[in-house]
Amino acid sequence: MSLGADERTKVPAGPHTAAGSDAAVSREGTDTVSADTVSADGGAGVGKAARVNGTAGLGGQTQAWAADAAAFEARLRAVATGRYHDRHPFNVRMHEGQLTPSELRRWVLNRFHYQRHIPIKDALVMAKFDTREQRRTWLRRVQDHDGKVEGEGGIENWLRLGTAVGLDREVLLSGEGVLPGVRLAVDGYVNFCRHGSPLEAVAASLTELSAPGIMLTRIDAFERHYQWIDPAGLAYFRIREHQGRRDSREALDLVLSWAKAAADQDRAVAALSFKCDVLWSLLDAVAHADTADPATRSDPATRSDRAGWRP
Ligand SMILES: O=C(O)c1cc(C(=O)O)c2c(n1)C(=O)C(=O)c1cc(C(=O)O)[nH]c1-2
Repeated sequence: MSLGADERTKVPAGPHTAAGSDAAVSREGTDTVSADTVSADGGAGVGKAARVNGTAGLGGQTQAWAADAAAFEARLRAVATGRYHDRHPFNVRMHEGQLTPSELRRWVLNRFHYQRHIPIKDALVMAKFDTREQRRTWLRRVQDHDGKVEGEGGIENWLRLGTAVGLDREVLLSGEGVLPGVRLAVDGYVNFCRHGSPLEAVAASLTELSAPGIMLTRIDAFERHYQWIDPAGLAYFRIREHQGRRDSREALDLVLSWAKAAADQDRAVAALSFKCDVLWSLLDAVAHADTADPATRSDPATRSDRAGWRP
């Protein structure tokens, strides 16, 4: 059973909080933005003085901005923590060692669908940036997943995780057995970044503020409870722990520097909230597959029909 949005949302209400109306706000966010390349302010249309009320002198202004940035960062962190998918019942069961081999295989297969779309998403985000520096950092993300040469990178490591849990590499690459709800969740994230502003696309990646923690929890859980899995298969998580820390720091710096106006801060929080929903929905689909359509019920390791992967 899933927690309702209210139960898993412990977001302190700010003066312009989007908490509690995240779905509506995130829709507003995608509707009002352009997919075009935008200026270095992230398309946020930032009015720097907009949030400074009656503060005399530059020192006072600087202090007010710093306080505002700290409050904004706290809002982002509250969403990234309070609504993160480590609280999802499927992840809780995984971490407690309760998943069957069949359930773990189903998770690995469906999460691979997410993994293979991350560099596609990042290429779309990169195309929105108009400075070399920003594109360079984002290009590194694409390379982290795709590898610079054949046989390297995060997608390759995820395929090795698949092999370690008993999945056929070819089955993973074919996309066979990916659940409809997982396809929708992943499409939702890619399209959000395709059509959103740079600010929204980068803010959505800030779930990664919580990713290093879940990587460590997962490594510990796998080593402790799922010893039938070759520990070499956990390389993806070990590498991602460091990459996620670095990537989320970079993304946070961009979002803090772009979103100075209240409306932009609200959009960033809504984008992050939407991304939490993406991760949550993906796990909902995986968790409930046993009771879903018979076509998706069986263990992907033993399925023989081939649905084919649709990008
Ligand atoms: O296993 C996880 O729990 C998890 C979560 C997230 C996340 O929080 O978005 C990412 C990843 N893994 C991951 O491996 C990854 O490459 C990644 C990229 C992104 C992103 O939004 O750009 N999130 C995540």
